[in-house]
Formats: sequence, structure tokens, C-alpha cells
Amino acid sequence: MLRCFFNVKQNRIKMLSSCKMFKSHIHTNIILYLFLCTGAVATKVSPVEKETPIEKLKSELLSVTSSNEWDEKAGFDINENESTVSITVVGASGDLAKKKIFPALFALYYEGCLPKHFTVYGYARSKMTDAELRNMVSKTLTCRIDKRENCGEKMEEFLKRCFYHSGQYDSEENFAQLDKKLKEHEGGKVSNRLFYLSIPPNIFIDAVKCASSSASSGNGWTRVIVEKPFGRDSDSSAALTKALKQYLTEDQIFRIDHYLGKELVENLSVLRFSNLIFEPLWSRQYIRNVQLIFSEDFGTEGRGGYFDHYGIIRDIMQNHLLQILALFAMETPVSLDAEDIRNEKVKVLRSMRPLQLEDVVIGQYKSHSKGGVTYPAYTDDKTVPKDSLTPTFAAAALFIDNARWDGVPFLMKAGKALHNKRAEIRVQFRHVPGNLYNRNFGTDLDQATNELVIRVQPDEAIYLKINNKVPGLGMRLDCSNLNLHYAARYSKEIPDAYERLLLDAIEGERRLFIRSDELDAAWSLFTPVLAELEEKKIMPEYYPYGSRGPVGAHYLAARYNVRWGDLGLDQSA
Ligand SMILES: NC(=O)C1=CN([C@@H]2O[C@H](COP(=O)(O)OP(=O)(O)OC[C@H]3O[C@@H](n4cnc5c(N)ncnc54)[C@H](OP(=O)(O)O)[C@@H]3O)[C@@H](O)[C@H]2O)C=CC1
Ligand SMILES: O=C1O[C@H](COP(=O)(O)O)[C@@H](O)[C@H](O)[C@H]1O
Repeated sequence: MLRCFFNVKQNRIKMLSSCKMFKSHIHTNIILYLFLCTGAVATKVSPVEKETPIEKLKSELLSVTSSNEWDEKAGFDINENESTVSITVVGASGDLAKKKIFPALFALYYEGCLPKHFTVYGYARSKMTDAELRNMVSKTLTCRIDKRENCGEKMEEFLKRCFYHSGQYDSEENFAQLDKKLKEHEGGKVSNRLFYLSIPPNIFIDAVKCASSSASSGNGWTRVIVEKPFGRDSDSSAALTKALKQYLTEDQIFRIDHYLGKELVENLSVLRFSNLIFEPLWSRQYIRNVQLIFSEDFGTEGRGGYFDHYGIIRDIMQNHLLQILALFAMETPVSLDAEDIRNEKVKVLRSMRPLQLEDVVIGQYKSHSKGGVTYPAYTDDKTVPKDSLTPTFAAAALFIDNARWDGVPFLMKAGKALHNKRAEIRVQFRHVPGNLYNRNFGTDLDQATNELVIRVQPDEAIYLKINNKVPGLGMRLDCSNLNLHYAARYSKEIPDAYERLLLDAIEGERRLFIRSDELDAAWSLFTPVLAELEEKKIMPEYYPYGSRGPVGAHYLAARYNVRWGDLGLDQSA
């Protein structure tokens, strides 16, 4: 009962914190308190107990109403008028800032999710005035809000809160100037500061050092969002963590993996833990294999310099796909609390076997001409060395050595310049034992086992492939989809991952950010194989731009009796 109330409390926090209308949480607590007063009468009071569980909860609710801890958790302030949040985008002139961060901030503003008092500062070396930044922001803003009513008006309001300061990333003096400007905007209120490091990783530490020593004089919280890559192997990642911790506590560091902010990735745990029909099937007993697939139909355009230093395993597998795997395979967390969830993710990651060289296939795209258009090879990018062996494609088989998943292959596939853009999770179930319909009834039941597909993007959907009878006389089987197609089911657009994550960082919600021990566990799975690939100079298998990738990926899957599920045989809606 008590547990149930705690869950209600937790969910309420999440619901309320996303909605402006409910910012007066004091009222909600009072309502909940009154509810407890009336509902608690049925509870027996044992003579030895001073306080019943319900009474305990009542006093907790009352004490929490006046504690700062509650504000920190719920993400909104009792004294909203007395506090302010300054959001500084470090690297504001860059690609990510324009493409994702500013649009996400505007969308949050439009939806009424930003605090009453907030300021957005752009910081970079490029010389720009406030007006020029505003111009850049308004021109580059393409987000889901664009076609909404009042968009122009809201944009005008938002831009009035945007400012720019030009400075070096390693200059304490420049950050101190920023600090002074932030203070002017904060006007003596309790000042909370969020820094978003949207800069190349080699300057992370300089920027953190300067921001923490010279630009965090706010008297509220200071948090720093750090973009990937978090190092390029176990050692460099540990060094980065150590360096960051000279200036920040773990609680101040928000390591972003934007895949965790995607709607269907968030929904993964809901699907699994709130549906009786799935949870009992979620193990080696019923699941034959799990596939995590990422493909892009464009190359490294414009980011070749960065990419060549990292490659697809570090760019996509070690973070985005592994994070999805951890959420998929973890045990039930004690609660929805960030630490409980992250504890379970760490446990499952630590139960995994480091990836073996024989379980990896790598590829690189080559030039291809189609319909009179010639698509470039990876090495045609001017920022990429002609003899680069960096993989733009990889397939891998991973295993979790625990009781739940023993022997189940988790296959990952990630590639650039493939035939489509897609991210999905495919769960292939085992054969029905002693299936009455094993004889040929029109469907090859060896192929037509049940499959659950969670299409993360595009066109979000969750569908379950089942076998059914074709209507009519006689008996012919067919394979169909039970389909939750988001566009058909919901009229509301899906928020961009960066919106969710920025809001969470402002609210101090760490559930969707990577903890340092998670990061260590993730790197230890990939570091040995990455070193081996590089030391042995393993040649990638070349595949044409726009194709389905190297054939080696099929051999790898076949070794574990698996067929990739994304071969175009689905009748997905
Ligand atoms: N772009 C994307 O789609 C994604 C990016 N990321 C990560 O986000 C971060 C930012 O990415 P992105 O915006 O693409 O990066 P950019 O290369 O566009 O760099 C951002 C800004 O940093 C400054 N900068 C660039 N190179 C240097 C340098 N060598 N020394 C000092 N300053 C430099 C520039 O600003 P100025 O010259 O004005 O100072 C630039 O505008 C990176 O860590 C990246 O890995 C993660 C996921 C996706
Ligand atoms: O982190 C990265 O993600 C993008 C793909 O993100 P998506 O949200 O558009 O699917 C990828 O293009 C990039 O290489 C990588 O660094």
C-alpha cells in the first residue's frame, strides 16, 4: 500500500513537472493530504506502533512540502518568482546548437515548460551580436512547433530572452565576463545555471574548468550537460571522468545520450513492466534473439573529420544501441528513481561478455552511381584520409551471461549510407513447440515465428507479428501485424529527444543521463575489440552507398541461427 503511494507520488512528480498548469504543487500535496486523512481511517493502528504507514506518509508529505529536496526532485520552485535559470549553450555557433539545442529550447518555451524566469546565452569564439544570434536562431529553427498557431509571436518572445557572449573556451576572464552578464539578468534572484557543452571533446575540460571557476557564482544549482563522445576507449573515458570530477560532482554532470530521450526508448520500460503479457516472456525461455538496428541513408556528410577518429562502433553501438540493450534486458528496478534504474542498467552491462573479434563484421561505404547520380565513397570526404579503415558499418553479436539471458544473441547492426533511415528493436520469439500447423499451410512457420518490433524512428510504431488464418473456406495461414502506429493512434506530435532531455536537466531528473559507472561498463565491452581491430588493421568489407550493407552481416547472424528481421519481408503499416 505504502509502496503504491510512493509510486503515485513519483508519477505525479513527473506528470506535474511537465505541465505548467500544475506548478503549484503545494495545492496538490494538500489535496493528497486530505485524501489520506479520509482514506486512512480503515487502517488499523497497532498499540506498539506510534505512527501507521499512512501517518508516516502524511507527515512526509507535509515535511516535504517545505523542503528544498522536494523542489530539486520535482524540478519546480515554490518561490518561482525568486529564482531564475540561465542556460548557456557553449559552442552556440555549431551544428548541434543550431540543429537541436535552440529548437528544443524554443519548443519547451512554446509548450510553457521553461521556468518563469530564464535566460538563454550563446557562448562561442565566433564574433556575434545578440541580434545576430537571434537572427541565427530564428533562421535555423526548424522544429515541430513551426506550423503551430502563434509560432511567430512566441518566437519573438523567446528571442528576447536569448543573448550572446563571445569568448575563448580556455579563458577564465571571458567566462568571468559571461558571469557578470548572467548576474545582471538574474537580478538578485536565486540563480540556477545550466551549461550545455556543445563543443568538440578536446576542449570539454578547458570549458568546464573555466565555467566552474569563473561562471558559476549563481547561488542555486550549477549543472553541466556533456555531449558525447565520452572518450574513445576505457582509459580516455576514465581520464575524462577524472578530469571532470576535479571541477564538478557526479550529480552536476549530465552525460547526454539523446537516444534515451526518444519516445519509443522511454516507452520500452512501460511496455515491458506494465503489460502482463510481455514480462513473463522476457527471457531466454521464449526469446530466440534480440536485434538492435540503426541505419542512415546518408554518409558522414560534414562530420568526416570527427567520424574518422571514432567510427560507427563508438559513434552508435557503444552508446545508443547499448543503452537500448541495457534498458531492454535489465531486471525490474526497485522503483522508477534514477538511481534504481541506473543500478539495474549497470548490473546488466556488467553481466555482459566483452565483444569478441569473431563476433564483429565491419564495413565501409564506397561510391555508387544510381539514376544518373554518383554517391560518394566515405574516403571521398576531404577530411578523411584516403586509406582510412574506419568502419561506417558494423554488425556484432553480444551475450549476457546471466540466468535470464544465457545463450540469447543480442545482435547489433549500425551503418551509414545504407538504403534507408531507421532505428528499431526486433525481438524474435521461439517456435511454438509441437505446432499443429507445422505442415505447409501457406506460411513457412520456420520463418513466421512471433516477432515484436519497436520502431524507434521514423514513423514510430510497436507491432507484433502473429500467424492467423486467411479468411475463407479451407485453411491457409498468413502472418499479420497487430500494430500500434503512433501517427494513427495519437494526434499529438512526438517531442524531440533533446526537448525531453533539456527539460530533465533543468528539473534535475537524472534517469535518462549516463552515470560514470555505466559508462565504464559500456566501454569495457567494446575497448578490447576496438583495440584489436585497429592494431590488426582489419580491412572493412566495402558496400555500395545506398545498399543494405556488407554480406558479412548475414553470415554473422547465420552463425547464431538468426535472420535479420529488417529484410523487407514485414507488412508493417
Ligand atoms: N552535430 C551533431 O549532429 C552531433 C554532435 N554531437 C556532439 O556535440 C558536440 C558539438 O557538435 P557540433 O555542433 O557538431 O560541433 P561543431 O564542430 O560544429 O563545433 C561546435 C563549435 O565549437 C567550436 N569549435 C569547433 N572546433 C573547434 C576547435 N577545434 N577548437 C575550439 N573550438 C572549436 C566552434 O565554435 P567557434 O569557432 O565559434 O568557437 C563550433 O561552432 C560534439 O561533442 C559532438 O561530438 C553529438 C551528437 C550529434
Ligand atoms: O549521435 C549521433 O546520432 C546521429 C543520429 O541521431 P538521430 O537522432 O538522427 O537518429 C548520427 O547521425 C551521428 O552520427 C551520431 O553522432
